[in-house]
Amino acid sequence: MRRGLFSLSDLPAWCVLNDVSFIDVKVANISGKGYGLVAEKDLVNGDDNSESPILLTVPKELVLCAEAVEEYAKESKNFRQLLDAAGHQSTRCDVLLFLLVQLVLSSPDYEGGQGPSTPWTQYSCLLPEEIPTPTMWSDAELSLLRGTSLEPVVPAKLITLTKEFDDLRAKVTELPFWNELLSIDEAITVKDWILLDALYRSRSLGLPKSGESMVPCLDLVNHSSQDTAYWEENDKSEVVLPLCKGSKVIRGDEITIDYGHDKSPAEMLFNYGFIDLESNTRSLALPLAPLDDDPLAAAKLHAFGLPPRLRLEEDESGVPHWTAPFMYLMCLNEEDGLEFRVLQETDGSRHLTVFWQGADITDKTSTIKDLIQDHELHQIFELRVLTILSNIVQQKLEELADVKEDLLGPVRAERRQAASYLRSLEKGILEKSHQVLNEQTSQLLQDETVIGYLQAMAPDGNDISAEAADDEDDFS
Ligand SMILES: C[S@@+](CC[C@H](N)C(=O)[O-])C[C@H]1O[C@@H](n2cnc3c(N)ncnc32)[C@H](O)[C@@H]1O
Repeated sequence: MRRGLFSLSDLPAWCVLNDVSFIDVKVANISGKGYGLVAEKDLVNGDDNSESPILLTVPKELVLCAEAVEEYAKESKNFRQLLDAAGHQSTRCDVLLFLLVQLVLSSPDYEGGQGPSTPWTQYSCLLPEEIPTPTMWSDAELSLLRGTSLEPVVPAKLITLTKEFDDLRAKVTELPFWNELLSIDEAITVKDWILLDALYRSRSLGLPKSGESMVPCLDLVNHSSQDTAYWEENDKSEVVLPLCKGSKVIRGDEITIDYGHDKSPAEMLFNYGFIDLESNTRSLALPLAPLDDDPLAAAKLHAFGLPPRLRLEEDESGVPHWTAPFMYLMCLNEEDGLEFRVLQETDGSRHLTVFWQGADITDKTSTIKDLIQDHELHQIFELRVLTILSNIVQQKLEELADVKEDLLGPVRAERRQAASYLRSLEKGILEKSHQVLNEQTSQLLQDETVIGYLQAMAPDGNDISAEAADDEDDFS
């Protein structure tokens, strides 16, 4: 379906009609970033926040959040039917359905009769058609991510998006207008759904009062870790953009906000389609899976509840630290004192419960590291964790080293640059982490409790500490 037209020159009139105020700033094209906000005069805020000029005000009625979607469903029968058939799963999904309707209502191919338009009908046409998030990369561009932490993430996301779109098509077969668009004419395809998802991911934010939301015009502000402005909801629930404390902006300079200083480079690339080269955040996350031969694998995953991950992060001095709460669950077994029991309630429902040394820790599985600290063998548990972690990191480094550049087609220069930056940054973090993990393992192997335990476990007469240092896998 063709997109409607709404250009930057139409924005001032739209703002007047919808009570949006840009104050001493304007929207302009910013090289390499799409649209952005630029100061129309020199702007200053003191270190004591004395001036605190507001650069943008967006009324509450324009904020696209769960409540706004519900309000629109009251006004539009067509949208109500779509929402009831395919929505009510998450705010994200409902907002995507709302945006889908706006794309239809604003299209020159739309013949009318499907409910009222909204300020978002026009505004949605200003949003980019091409977003640099990897879910919109070509196959050749995706091959650039081989070996990085995003390699498995992007195909998994694309599978989820395709499934969501197939489900949507299946759920609207009874709604003739939508069935025709999605299944008979195929005027809307999975590509549109992928675009809507990318728009939502790169432009939504969590407002304290309205929750997960998209805010028109605020979503035209680009990111910088040297941000000069920030957003907030004021007491009238308007969304405003004040200048940061102590900020000075010269006329013509871009106004920026911080999209999240603790987001890893991979998260930035995945959510927004670029990596901030000036950011100091050096971290990466890898998925974890239980050990292949673990009979408790399924129970452990169920009890943990979240997708297990290993997070590696360098601190300000460049020293890597790791967090992987699932690793402790992964490395403990029944003989250590870990137990799973199925509890039957009086109403017949059944729950999986987890016990450590006889105590119920069902709600504390993510803090099991702390719970095992007092155990006489906690250094042995720690050694198992370090050994497995070290293997995971080493395997990831080998995968990175094995990557060969056999490009399947043309790639855009900025995407190649972003992927190559991600790869070298993640390689650096993995190498440093591997070294630190090995040092921590060596230290543990010199611990008296560990040596005593290993000797007790060893076949008669073997020098177990030397063997242990040679063959760390034995402890896992
Ligand atoms: C919330 S929108 C900002 C407005 C956007 N530039 C536009 O044209 O509509 C976020 C998107 O802007 C771009 N962007 C924001 N900050 C950027 C930066 N520092 N470098 C490169 N692109 C940036 C990315 O494409 C990102 O997905």
